Amino acid sequence: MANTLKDIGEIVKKCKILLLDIEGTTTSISFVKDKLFPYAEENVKQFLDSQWDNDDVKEVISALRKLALEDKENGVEGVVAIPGEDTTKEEQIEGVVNNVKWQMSLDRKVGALKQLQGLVWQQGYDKGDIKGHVYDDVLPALEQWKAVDGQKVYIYSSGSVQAQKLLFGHSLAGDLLKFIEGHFDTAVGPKQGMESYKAIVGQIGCSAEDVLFLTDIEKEAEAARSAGLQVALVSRDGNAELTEEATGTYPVIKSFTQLATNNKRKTDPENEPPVKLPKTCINDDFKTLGEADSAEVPEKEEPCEKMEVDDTQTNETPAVNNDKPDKQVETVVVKETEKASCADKDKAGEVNSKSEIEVIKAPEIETVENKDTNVDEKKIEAMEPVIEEPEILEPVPVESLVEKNDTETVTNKTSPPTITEIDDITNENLADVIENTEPVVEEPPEISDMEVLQNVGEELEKCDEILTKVQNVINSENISLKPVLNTITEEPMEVENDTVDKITETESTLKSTLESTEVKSDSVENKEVVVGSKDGENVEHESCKSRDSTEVNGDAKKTETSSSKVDNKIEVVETKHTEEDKPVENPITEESSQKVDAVKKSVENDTPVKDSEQKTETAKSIAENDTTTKDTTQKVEPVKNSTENDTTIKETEVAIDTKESSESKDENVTESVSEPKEVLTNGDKNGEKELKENGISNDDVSSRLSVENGKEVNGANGATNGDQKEEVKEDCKVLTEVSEIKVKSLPAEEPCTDPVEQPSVA
Ligand SMILES: CSCCC(=O)C(=O)COP(=O)(O)O
Ligand SMILES: [Mg+2]
Repeated sequence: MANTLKDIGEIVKKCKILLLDIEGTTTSISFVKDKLFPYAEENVKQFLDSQWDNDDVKEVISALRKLALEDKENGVEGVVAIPGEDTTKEEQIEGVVNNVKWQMSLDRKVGALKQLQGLVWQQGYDKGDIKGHVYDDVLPALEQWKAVDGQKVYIYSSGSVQAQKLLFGHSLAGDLLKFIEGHFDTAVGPKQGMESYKAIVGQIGCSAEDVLFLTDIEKEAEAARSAGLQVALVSRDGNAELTEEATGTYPVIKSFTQLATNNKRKTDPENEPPVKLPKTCINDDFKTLGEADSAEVPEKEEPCEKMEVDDTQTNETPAVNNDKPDKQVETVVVKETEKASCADKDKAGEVNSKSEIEVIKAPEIETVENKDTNVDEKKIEAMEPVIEEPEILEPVPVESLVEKNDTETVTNKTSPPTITEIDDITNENLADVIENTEPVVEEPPEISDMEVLQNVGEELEKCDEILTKVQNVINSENISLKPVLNTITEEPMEVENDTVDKITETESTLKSTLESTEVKSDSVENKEVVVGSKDGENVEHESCKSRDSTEVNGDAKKTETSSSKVDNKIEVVETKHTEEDKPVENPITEESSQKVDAVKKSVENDTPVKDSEQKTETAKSIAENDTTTKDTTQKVEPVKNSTENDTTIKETEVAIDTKESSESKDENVTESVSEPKEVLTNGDKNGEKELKENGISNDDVSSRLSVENGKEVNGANGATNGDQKEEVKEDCKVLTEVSEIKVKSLPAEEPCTDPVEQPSVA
C-alpha cells in the first residue's frame, strides 16, 4: 500500500519533536563519504602525531585499542590490531591509523572511531577546510519547526556529538545550532536498538509518539517505531534505495519541505523568523521541491504508516505555477528530473492534466520500479478522486516562492489558499474538485490578532487625546477645572441620584451642626486617640503601619507633614464616619446651607454638564466657607473599601485640605501641593512608589489618574501647580468639592477598586 503525503502531514501535525539523523537525512551521504571520511583518513596521522599527549586523544586511543582486542576475540574478519602502550609512539600511531582506516572502510559506527573522527574533523572545520553540508530544504524546515510554539529539534546520529555540532555549526547554510535543542550519539545506544530511542525520549522528557524520527536507514526506523516514535524514511539522492517493504511500511519524504508544508501550527510571533531561502541554484530548489512533492500524494483513508514510495523520475514539465507564489504547490506537484535546468523551471507555469496525474500517483499506476513518464490516460481518470483530499490546500512551501521571485529571503507569510488553484490543476474534473474540496483558510487567529491590535491602537489614541487634554489643563496657569469636571461628569458613574442623596445627607448634617452652639472638641480628641495621637511622629507611625510597612519612597519630612495634616482631618473623618458626633471646626453659615440647596436643585434639574459646572461653582463657594465639605470627601476611602479601618482612611487625606489647615499650616499646604508625591495617589506613598518603579513620572501618573478617576483630578492639578501657592489653595478647595461629588456618587456598599486599577474611561 502506498504512503501518502497526507499521512506525513498528519504525523507532522501530531509531533512536537523532530529527531533527525544526519547522513542521508539532513546531509548527503557523499559529503560524509567523499569529504569527511577522506579528511579523517588523510589527517588522522598528523593529528595523532601532534595531539598524542592530549587527554581526549589518549582516551580515544584507549577505547580503540580495547575495541580492537574485542574484535580479535570475536573473530572479526580483517581486524587491525593496535600495538600496546609498551611500544613506541610511532608504532602505536601507525597501528591506530591502520585500524581506523580499516573500520572506516566498513563504515563502522562505533563510538571510539566516531570520537576520533570528530577530533580530526574539528581541525578541518577550524581551518575552514570543511563546511558541513545540509540540504537546502533543511534550514527553512528547521526555522519553521522551531518557530512553532513547543516544537523542538534534536539530532541523533552515529557521528559523535562533537562531530554533529561541528557540522551544523559550520554548515553551508550557516550556524544551524540555534535551531537544535540537543544532540544524541551512540553513547545513548546504537541507532538500531529500540532502547536507544526510549532513552532519548526519556532524556527529552516527552512521549514517544510526540517524536518524529527521520532517517534513511530502515533498521533505524524500525527500532524507533518499536519504541513508539513516529517515523518517516528520508529518500535523498545518493541514498541507498529503500526496499519495497520499507516504503510500504513507512512514510517516505524526499525533502524537509514536506515538514514545513504540513506544519500548520501557530507560530510563536516573537520567535517567528523569516524563512530564509537558500541562495543556491534555483534549479536545486526546484528539484528539491519536485522530489519532495512527487513522493507522496494523498490517498484517502490510508493509514499513516502506509505510503507508496515513488522514486520515479519524470521529465514532465513542472506544474508549479511561478506566477502564483501563494499557490498550493502540493496541488500541482510534478516530479522533476534531477537534471532539470533552471530554464526548465520557467515552464513551471504550465499545468496540465498529465502533470496533475503525476502528482496523484495512485499505487496502481506507479510502482517504485516504474520510471516511465508516460502515464496512461485511463489511469489518470482512475486517479481523479484522489484530488478530493483537502489537504492539498495547505500553505505553500516556501521554496516555491523563491522559484518565482528569485529573492534571497521571503517571509513565511503566505496568503490563505484559495480554491482557484484547483483550476490550474484540472479543467476536466473541475466540478468534482470543487465539489469535493473545501476551501481552507488557515489564518483566522492572525486576523483576529490584527483586529485586537487595531482596537488597542484606537484605544491608545483615545487615551492620548484625553491625556493631552488633561495635560493642557495641568499646564495652564489658571487651572480651570470645568473641563476636567465635565469629563468626570461624563464618566459612567451615575452620580446624580446618589449625589442628591449625599448632599441631602450632608445638608441635614450641616443643619444639625448649626444647631450646635459649640464645637465638640472633646469628641474630636477621642477620635484622635483611636487613630493616633496628635503628635506628628505618632501619627506618622500609625500611618506607616497602615501602609503595610512597605518602604515609603519619599521624603520623611514630607511624610510627616502629610501625616500632620492627616491628623487634623482624621478628627472629621471619624466624626462623619460614625455620625454620632458632629464636630465642626467652622460653624456652617446660612449661606452655605443655601448653596447646598442650590447644588441639590441643580443636580435634580440640569443636564449633566451643567450640573457639574453649577455644582462646581456652588461647591467651590461651599468649600471656601464650610469645612464640612472635606467630610464628605473623606468618605472616599470607606466607600472604596468598606473593610478598611480608620487608619486607612488617614491615607486618603493628603490631597484634601481644609480652609483651616490652609491658613494655619500654609507651609504644609505648600509642601503638599508642590510635592507630587503627596497628591498623586491620594497620598498613598505605596502607590506612588509602585508607580515610580514602573517608570511612570509623577506627572504622567497624575494625568492618567485624573482621567481614570475623578477623585484624582485634584491631585493632578494641585501637584503640577505648586509654585502658585494661593491658586493652589483655592484649587484644593474646589478640588475637595470635586472629590465630594465623585465620592458621593458611590454607594457605601459598592466596592471600589484602587484608582490606579480602574479602567480608563477611554
Ligand atoms: C556527524 S557528521 C558525521 C557523520 C557520520 O560520521 C556518520 O556516521 C553519520 O551517521 P548517521 O547516523 O548520521 O547516518
Ligand atoms: Mg543516516
